[in-house]
Amino acid sequence: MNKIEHIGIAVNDMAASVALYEKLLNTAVYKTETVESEQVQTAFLQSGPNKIELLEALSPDSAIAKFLEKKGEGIHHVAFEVDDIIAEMARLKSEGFILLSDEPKPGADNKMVCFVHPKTAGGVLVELVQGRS
Ligand SMILES: CC[C@H](C(=O)O)C(=O)SCCNC(=O)CCNC(=O)[C@H](O)C(C)(C)COP(=O)(O)OP(=O)(O)OC[C@H]1O[C@@H](n2cnc3c(N)ncnc32)[C@H](O)[C@@H]1OP(=O)(O)O
Ligand SMILES: [Co+2]
Repeated sequence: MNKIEHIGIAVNDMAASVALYEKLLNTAVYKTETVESEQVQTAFLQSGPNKIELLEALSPDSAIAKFLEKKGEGIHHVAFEVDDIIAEMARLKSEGFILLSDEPKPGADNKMVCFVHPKTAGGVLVELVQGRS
């Protein structure tokens, strides 16, 4: 794990949250992207070397919709940059962590991603992120 690649934040209303975080971080959203496979709309803000990913649900079956229903708005996941997501997935599996997919899947911002079940990661939803070549 090289560094925190982004912090994912679940929001109810993307427009309102974009306005809030642009004011809070004193910077503008630099990219928005729909990730159909996750049924989410994302918006990215850069804060120094760190990335914030705002996530709005596009359907009730989206993981974000379920999270919002249960916990409301707030920090949803922590994403870590890895050099070799396949090797990292194998390492985590061998260490007893539960991965939420057998293969990496396309994520936002041109990355390949995989999630670790929060129940095996101390209550934190962890995302592995590898830049897609
Ligand atoms: C990929 C695009 C983009 C990117 O960066 O590129 C994204 O980041 S997309 C982000 C949205 N997609 C995902 O989160 C996919 C992975 N998530 C899942 O598969 C589910 O959300 C899962 C399995 C973590 C939870 O599923 P579900 O909500 O259906 O199950 P439960 O509500 O029963 O939850 C089980 C258990 O986990 C706790 N939980 C759920 N979500 C979180 C969370 N974000 N952080 C911490 N804990 C979480 C939940 O409270 C339950 O615990 P319990 O003690 O039983 O209440
Ligand atoms: Co993410």
